[in-house]
Amino acid sequence: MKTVEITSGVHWVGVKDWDRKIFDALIPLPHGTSYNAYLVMGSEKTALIDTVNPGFEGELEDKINEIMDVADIDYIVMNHAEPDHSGAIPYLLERNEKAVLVATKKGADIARAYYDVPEDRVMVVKDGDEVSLGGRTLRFIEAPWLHWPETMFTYLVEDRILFTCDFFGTHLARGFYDDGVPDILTHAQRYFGEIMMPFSAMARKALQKIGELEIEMIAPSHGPVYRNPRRIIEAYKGWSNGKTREKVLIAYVSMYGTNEGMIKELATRLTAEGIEVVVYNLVNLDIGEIAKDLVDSRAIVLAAPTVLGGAHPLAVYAAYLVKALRPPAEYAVLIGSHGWHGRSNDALLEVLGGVNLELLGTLDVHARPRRGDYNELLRLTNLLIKKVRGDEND
Ligand SMILES: Cc1cc2nc3c(=O)[nH]c(=O)nc-3n(C[C@H](O)[C@H](O)[C@H](O)COP(=O)(O)O)c2cc1C
Repeated sequence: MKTVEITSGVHWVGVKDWDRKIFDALIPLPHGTSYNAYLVMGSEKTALIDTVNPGFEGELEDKINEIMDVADIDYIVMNHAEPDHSGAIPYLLERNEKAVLVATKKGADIARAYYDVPEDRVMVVKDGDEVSLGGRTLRFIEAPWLHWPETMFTYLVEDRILFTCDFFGTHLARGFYDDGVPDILTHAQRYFGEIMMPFSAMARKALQKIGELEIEMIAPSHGPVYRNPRRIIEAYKGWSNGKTREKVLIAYVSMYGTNEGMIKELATRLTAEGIEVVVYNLVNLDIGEIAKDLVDSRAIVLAAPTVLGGAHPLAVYAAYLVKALRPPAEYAVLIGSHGWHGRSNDALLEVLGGVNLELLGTLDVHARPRRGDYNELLRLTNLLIKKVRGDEND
């Protein structure tokens, strides 16, 4: 893909990484991703906003050189220091002897630590600082902890374009503008769950800050550019406020079908009652999908057998994810099983210690479910339905 001029004098010079399968050695990328970098041309100066993942430096350079000599860039703005956006900085600073790196104070510290950027090539900016490019102004907006401590946004004042790096991002190689990707909000929700959900309070602060701006376009550094910024801003407001739905996320693992039988029963009953249910077998785990559904689920059910005196390791992992991602769910149910000594629920509760979830109950099946287990499951299911619907007084 060549460069794209998103508005006169503002060029996308990023990279589409169609082939990438995994992010942060953790999150599957079923649709690849992109590393968006933008060249902003003023009448006197030029700025590059964000760069690309290591390994794509040459492609970035070629794209910049289609428009101008890379050696003539004046500012390299680093909205975020994570290597997928800043990995090309050392390469660019070698190719260009005059450009300075623009970053927050924390960003500058991180750039020095990761990339040995010399002191005299860093320009530290703080909230509200502006840099004139000639007829165009870059304004820097500190937006820390989205999702590292140093993050900021850059606002192109005259064109009303907000460059937000990871915030509002999607892991999509396909599509260039949001209006060309009908299911963009699903991908954005997945990305929010994976990356931003643990920092929802900081996301709310950032949204409040940018609420004062006129925004015509949002240009994140992963995925499509938003020409309709309202829709994604409203979606982010809901997600970061922890707005949940009448929805239950069920994650289970089952070696010989005991837990599977229980959660099938549970899921069928919930569905028949009109409650939205998503069921994940942890054996085929795509944690991005779970993260997406954790964003708006009101309750979580984990089901797992006892293995080697604890819970099945995949369920331990799922419980750890719930703890780490800090979803807004209010209720939990744990289902377990054992052959001779039940331990799985206790082991999961240990992992979930400190998580703000009301435990509606646990069920522990010995070997295979019997009438008493099904009765208890029904009782728990009915309680879950009431809680998820908010029928507290029934
Ligand atoms: C590899 C393996 C390890 C197990 N370890 C334990 C254990 O430590 N304690 C126990 O009570 N049962 C243990 N079990 C028995 C299972 O917990 C029991 O069969 C359970 O009902 C399986 O539920 P599932 O079919 O949903 O996986 C083990 C089973 C297997 C296959």
